Amino acid sequence: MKYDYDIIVIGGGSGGLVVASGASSLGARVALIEESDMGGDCLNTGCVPSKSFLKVGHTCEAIRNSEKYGVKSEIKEVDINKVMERVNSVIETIRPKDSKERYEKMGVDVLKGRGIIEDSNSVKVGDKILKTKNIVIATGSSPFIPDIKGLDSISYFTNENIFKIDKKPKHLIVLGGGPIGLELGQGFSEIGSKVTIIDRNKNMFSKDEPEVGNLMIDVFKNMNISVKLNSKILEIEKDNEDIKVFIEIDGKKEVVVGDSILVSLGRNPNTKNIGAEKIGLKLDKRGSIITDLQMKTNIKNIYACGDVTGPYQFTHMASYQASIVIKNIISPIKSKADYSYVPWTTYTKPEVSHVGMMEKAAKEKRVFGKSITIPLDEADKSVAEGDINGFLKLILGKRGSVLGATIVGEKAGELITIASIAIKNKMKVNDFANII
Ligand SMILES: Cc1cc2nc3c(=O)[nH]c(=O)nc-3n(C[C@H](O)[C@H](O)[C@H](O)COP(=O)(O)OP(=O)(O)OC[C@H]3O[C@@H](n4cnc5c(N)ncnc54)[C@H](O)[C@@H]3O)c2cc1C
Ligand SMILES: NC(=O)c1ccc[n+]([C@@H]2O[C@H](COP(=O)([O-])OP(=O)(O)OC[C@H]3O[C@@H](n4cnc5c(N)ncnc54)[C@H](O)[C@@H]3O)[C@@H](O)[C@H]2O)c1
Repeated sequence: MKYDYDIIVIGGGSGGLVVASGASSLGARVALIEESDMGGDCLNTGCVPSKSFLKVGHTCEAIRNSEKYGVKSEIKEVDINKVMERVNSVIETIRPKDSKERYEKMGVDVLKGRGIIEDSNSVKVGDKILKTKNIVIATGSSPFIPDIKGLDSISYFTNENIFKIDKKPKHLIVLGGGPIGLELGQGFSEIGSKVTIIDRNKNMFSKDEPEVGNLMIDVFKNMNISVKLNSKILEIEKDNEDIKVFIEIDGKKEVVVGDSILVSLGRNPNTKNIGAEKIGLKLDKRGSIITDLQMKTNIKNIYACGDVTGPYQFTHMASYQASIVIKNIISPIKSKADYSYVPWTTYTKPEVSHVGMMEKAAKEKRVFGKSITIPLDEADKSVAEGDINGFLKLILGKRGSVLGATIVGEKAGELITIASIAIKNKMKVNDFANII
């Protein structure tokens, strides 16, 4: 068969862009199909706007706390329009890096439209059908909107429209205390909104070590953020300007009244209307594409990477998986993804970062030696800077090798890299003692 392309990539977000640029630089003929803005969630509605927004919130908090350093200061006003203007100007500053023009200069054919797989060697875009040796699905994920009574009759925010907000919420009710809800909930509180976060889990930061949630409950409480854990969301009702969220905690009913709602209850993989059923693509029960460690689907020349594949929905994971896809399509030597040291950071203040095994998992796998916890108030530099809310927890194997690490504190997201390197290289904790 004569093919138009070696690879057609569907989706121009963090995963798809890496596949397209990497494969094209290695000489493959690549087409990239994107139906919306190039850059996907990370650039347009995810990491970039959320981190730009958090910078504002954390700055406000620093000003509010400045008196403890002997500096009297006052926030006169937070102009939400100016805040979002800056957030959006950051997106525009970065946009050229992910642009159609840049990718075309790299030799990638960038096609605007929805990519629909017709069969394992054909993708339809608009009225064209393109023939290809390989297909890479990198269609990402979208906010999961559950069937909560009354939710569909109110207007609410998700990550897709919150960065266009033109009025500071008086009381923002955040449904879901995962990374999106916690980061944005704290950010809005820092800029002066009252915030209530509602989650069904018993602890905050449920994917991290339990000590993290215990500490962060106090951090959020001290910021006057109301966190309602163990909560079942029953119903939502609009009453003039008020939005009422009826919840149940430990069998008791409560109502939270606010003026705005942010829905951050998880993500749906974008696998609807891409031709998955037609070609018999295997999906799990949440609709994520099932791949093996080579990022291959059940159809031998169709690969997938990024949020659409499920559990680790991070930009760095999308690009890591994309690099595995490129190697497996282009090189005769096959490469497998290794999920034993996936780092993640939630950019609250303090930041919460983790890599590798948790204590519970290490014990279950019978590889646990011991754990070491160092509170930040024992670190002189943290004391000097007044950032003592946090700790370092290391999980060590029976012979002292580093299996996992959790850091809560300033720049935890940067510091965790050291632990990632230690785990990847099977370093022992004593190896650190020998480094100047
Ligand atoms: C608010 C928020 C904050 C976040 N913060 C962080 C963070 O700090 N750090 C971090 O690592 N991760 C963060 N993430 C997660 C990160 O954004 C995602 O993991 C990452 O964007 C996934 O990349 P992807 O390529 O899989 O999907 P996406 O970036 O979603 O890209 C998929 C692309 O495919 C396109 N598409 C879908 N279907 C089709 C089709 N049929 N045809 C053509 N195009 C199609 C979409 O339009 C989209 O552009 C955040 C996410 C959110 C929502
Ligand atoms: N800093 C980062 O790296 C970062 C930041 C934001 C988002 N992300 C990525 O985006 C993904 C999605 O984030 P998210 O926060 O929307 O999803 P999530 O799945 O991580 O968290 C959703 C939260 O909502 C709660 N929940 C779900 N249904 C509920 C219900 N019916 N009632 C009460 N609570 C309910 C869950 O218990 C959970 O705590 C994250 O998992 C992460 O991979 C990463």
